[in-house]
Amino acid sequence: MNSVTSSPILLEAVGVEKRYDKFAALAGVDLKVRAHTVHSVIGPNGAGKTTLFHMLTGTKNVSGGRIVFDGHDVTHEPDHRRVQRGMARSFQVTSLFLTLPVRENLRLAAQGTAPRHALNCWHAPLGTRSQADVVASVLARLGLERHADTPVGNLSHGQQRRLEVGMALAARPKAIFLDEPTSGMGIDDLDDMKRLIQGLKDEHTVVLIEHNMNIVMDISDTVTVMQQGRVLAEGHPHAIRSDDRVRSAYLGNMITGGKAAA
Ligand SMILES: Nc1ncnc2c1ncn2[C@@H]1O[C@H](COP(=O)(O)OP(=O)(O)OP(=O)(O)O)[C@@H](O)[C@H]1O
Repeated sequence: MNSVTSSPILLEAVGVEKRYDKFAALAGVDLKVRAHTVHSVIGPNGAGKTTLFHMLTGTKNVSGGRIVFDGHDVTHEPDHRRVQRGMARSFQVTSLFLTLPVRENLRLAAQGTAPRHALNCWHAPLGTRSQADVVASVLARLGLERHADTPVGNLSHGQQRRLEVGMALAARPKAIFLDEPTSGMGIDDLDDMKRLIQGLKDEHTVVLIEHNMNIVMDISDTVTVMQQGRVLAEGHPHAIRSDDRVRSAYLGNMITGGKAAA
């Protein structure tokens, strides 16, 4: 048994549905996310990936089904309660204070006073010492130590995208949800983001929505493919890459990232 199949399930969705009037954005989704893995959710536009994230993190209510996180049924818990249980979702640049230094942004996130619901306002405040420790370790993870005192507005786009991940990390989550962390990134920044995400597995579990198939295939332990509100296929990247159903869902070679299938 490899480490992926042997690690415990941290997050499970059972028959999750989301209806908007008669339209089923999610038509009964089952998902098992194992601890300390990178689990990617992919699928064509409109497949239901973002809706599934909303259900898992509690930003919208389910119409049916069940969600269990870390042994607790969280289906009807509000998002802030799920944050308290150890879920963190990374939001885009809007959650950063552009005029404040990187360190200060992370300090506010660690303290739970940063803006918007991305951050953990319900955690007991950390002591100053351990807050500084959290900030230091997140800075190191992000590879932004040299920029700790730089105002966030002066960072490159790629550095800002990494910091968004760091803001979620500062809440010390068990699971981190990343929605297209590489969107709009130049090729030079992609490797840094890939390394960052892969490195998170030691302490966290990563649930990832990502359109860049090369990245998905490189860094995922498990890939769930969605289509029209359902799970079309799930498995190891190699198996997904050569799955005929997945290929036809993507109408061509997009799934292989332009490379021949393994
Ligand atoms: N508030 C809403 N009311 C009605 N339909 C909605 C609503 N939100 C999403 N949908 C529909 O649900 C389906 C799934 O949308 P969702 O955003 O989850 O897809 P996605 O896989 O994340 O797509 P993309 O890759 O384009 O972001 C789409 O058909 C979308 O139009």
